[in-house]
Amino acid sequence: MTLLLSSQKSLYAQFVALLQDYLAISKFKVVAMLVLTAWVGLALAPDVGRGITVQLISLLGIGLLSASAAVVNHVVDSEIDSKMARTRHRPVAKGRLSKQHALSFAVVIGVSGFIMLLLWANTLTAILTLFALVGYAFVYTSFLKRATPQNIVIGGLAGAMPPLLGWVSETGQMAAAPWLLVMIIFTWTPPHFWALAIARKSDYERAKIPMLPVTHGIDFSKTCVIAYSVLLALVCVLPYLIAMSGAIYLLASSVLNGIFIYKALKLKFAPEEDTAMDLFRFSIIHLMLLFVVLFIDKWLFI
Ligand code: HEM
Ligand SMILES: CC(C)=CCC/C(C)=C/CC/C(C)=C/COP(=O)(O)OP(=O)(O)O
Repeated sequence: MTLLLSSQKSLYAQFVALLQDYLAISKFKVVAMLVLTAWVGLALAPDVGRGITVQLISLLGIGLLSASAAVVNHVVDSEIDSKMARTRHRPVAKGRLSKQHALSFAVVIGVSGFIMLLLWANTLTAILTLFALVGYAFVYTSFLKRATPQNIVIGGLAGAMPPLLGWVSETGQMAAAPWLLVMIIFTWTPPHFWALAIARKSDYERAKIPMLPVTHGIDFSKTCVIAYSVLLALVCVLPYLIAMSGAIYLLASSVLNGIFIYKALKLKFAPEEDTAMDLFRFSIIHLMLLFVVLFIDKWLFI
């Protein structure tokens, strides 16, 4: 009896460990944030009377294609990942999951997501989301990441697409307004990533990846972080200027961007041991709150 219970327990533990590995290769937390930004894009689009179920399936489709791209990233980057302290315990890099298993998983969730978008959103959303997948999984991961320190500036467009994808899933058409939300994430990505790359420079050096702090030094990278933080603050005013968002959004985004710029300045002029990682962590809270406020401003205060 004890033997049966303990073997059931170990089976359960194995199942949980496997689930954790599949969630890890899907970059679950990043995908959750991407889906949040897609949801806000969807919520800010003109109301065309689609039901909540169809909207949720559209978001699920975007999430599944994003996760599929993340899995391909884990497969393509497994050799690089195994050289970096931050990533060497990842399931594919460590060999706990084979590349074949991971790729089959990517194909299953990718095809499912694409079909969901075709059937419950529209062809334009399905195609644009596929472009974003190719942009991240192949253009950024297989090529740009190893080729140029501007890798994440150009590659960042793929991760910035979800608000547009959410909007188009509602309307079936492109519009100028969601591009402003894309621009916000596009401008946010470099300081988000370079803060981490500054803290993890030796990792990227060891893996021979030409991230900005490796090729141009930490001091220049910190200047770029400040420049993009200021640009981000300016871009964040645009939704207010075109009356897409109101005063609540303007106030909250100004506070968030003020803190962002303060932390970027601190990183350059008065750094402490944890300042770069502190900015990286804050960038995630910043983007999450910014998009939550975009939603609140639209639905509670207009
Ligand atoms: C090319 C663009 C981007 C690059 C290079 C990048 C890079 C990174 C890296 C290296 C990490 C650390 C992952 C780890 O701890 O193992 C990270 C974490 C994170 N990123 Fe980004 N990122 C990008 C775009 C985005 C976008 C567009 C979003 C969401 C809209 C996002 C949201 C997050 C979140 C939520 C985390 C924390 C994940 C966790 O705690 O597990 N990132 N990013
Ligand atoms: C369909 C769609 C919207 C696709 C976008 C998918 C996606 C997961 C974008 C996030 C970008 C990201 C986490 C980049 C880090 O990659 P990295 O290889 O530089 O970081 P790592 O070293 O942590 O793997």
